[in-house]
Amino acid sequence: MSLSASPLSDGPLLRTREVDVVRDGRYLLRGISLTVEPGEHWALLGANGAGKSTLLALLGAVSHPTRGEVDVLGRRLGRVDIRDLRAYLGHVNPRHPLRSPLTVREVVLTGLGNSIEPDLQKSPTAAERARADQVMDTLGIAAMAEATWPTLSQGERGRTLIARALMPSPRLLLLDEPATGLDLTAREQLLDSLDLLRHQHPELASVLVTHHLEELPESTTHALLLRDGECVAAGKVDEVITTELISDCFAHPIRITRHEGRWTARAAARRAG
Ligand SMILES: Nc1ncnc2c1ncn2[C@@H]1O[C@H](COP(=O)(O)OP(=O)(O)OP(=O)(O)O)[C@@H](O)[C@H]1O
Repeated sequence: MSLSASPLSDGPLLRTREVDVVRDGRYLLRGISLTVEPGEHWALLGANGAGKSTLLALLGAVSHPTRGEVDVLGRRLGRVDIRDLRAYLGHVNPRHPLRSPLTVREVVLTGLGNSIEPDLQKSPTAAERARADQVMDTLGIAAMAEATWPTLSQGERGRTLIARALMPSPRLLLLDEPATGLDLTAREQLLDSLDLLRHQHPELASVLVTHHLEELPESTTHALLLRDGECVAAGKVDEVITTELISDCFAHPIRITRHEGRWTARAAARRAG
């Protein structure tokens, strides 16, 4: 299943207009408008509880807004069967509920049917196996294709899940804190893999949620900053990831630097001199 063969539109991959999410009388998101075009790689940044996962759930057609419009791959949420839509999205859930000891290759192949366990009625075709080899290679996990899930490190699991999400050739990849809990090497391998993936697939778009600027791949093109469910700023990455706007977003004085494409954030000195 490839989106290029699907009837879905050629317009923006994601568009939200004035979206509110209200739960128990409380605004989790308020007035969020966002458009994601092919080839754009968005970072969704904000402090704990800012609403990042709530927004990602809308973008991944997992939940509906209370007010406003959400178009995913050109289809309006509320007017389509969201299960159909989800089949075309690569949504990487770090809490993947796998219980059986599948190999990396088997986990990657479950991405074809977007299932957790393999479809025992149907063995993968040679083309599907070749596709699995290709995505494992991109994610740098080809050498561990026969390793079983319980033996994998958190970083290896993360890259396996991204490879799995890529099996149906999605046009949009949604990543919820993919570098959380990774050691330095594993994080750098993951970010390298994402940069390579974006380079190999220039039409792919992605939205990556994080609290940490150090976890942003160099290939990030845009950012949206959330604070208490509201958008502080959204747009091109160098206009949005600035000392002023990040300090506003995290409600704390933070100094941002960008070196060789990557970002670092430090609390700004409170004392002068
Ligand atoms: N179903 C719900 N009902 C009520 N409140 C909710 C619900 N889901 C999330 N919240 C609240 O909404 C706020 C935003 O949550 P969300 O998980 O989107 O934040 P986040 O930016 O992803 O946070 P974190 O960085 O801690 O993961 C939080 O205060 C959370 O407790």
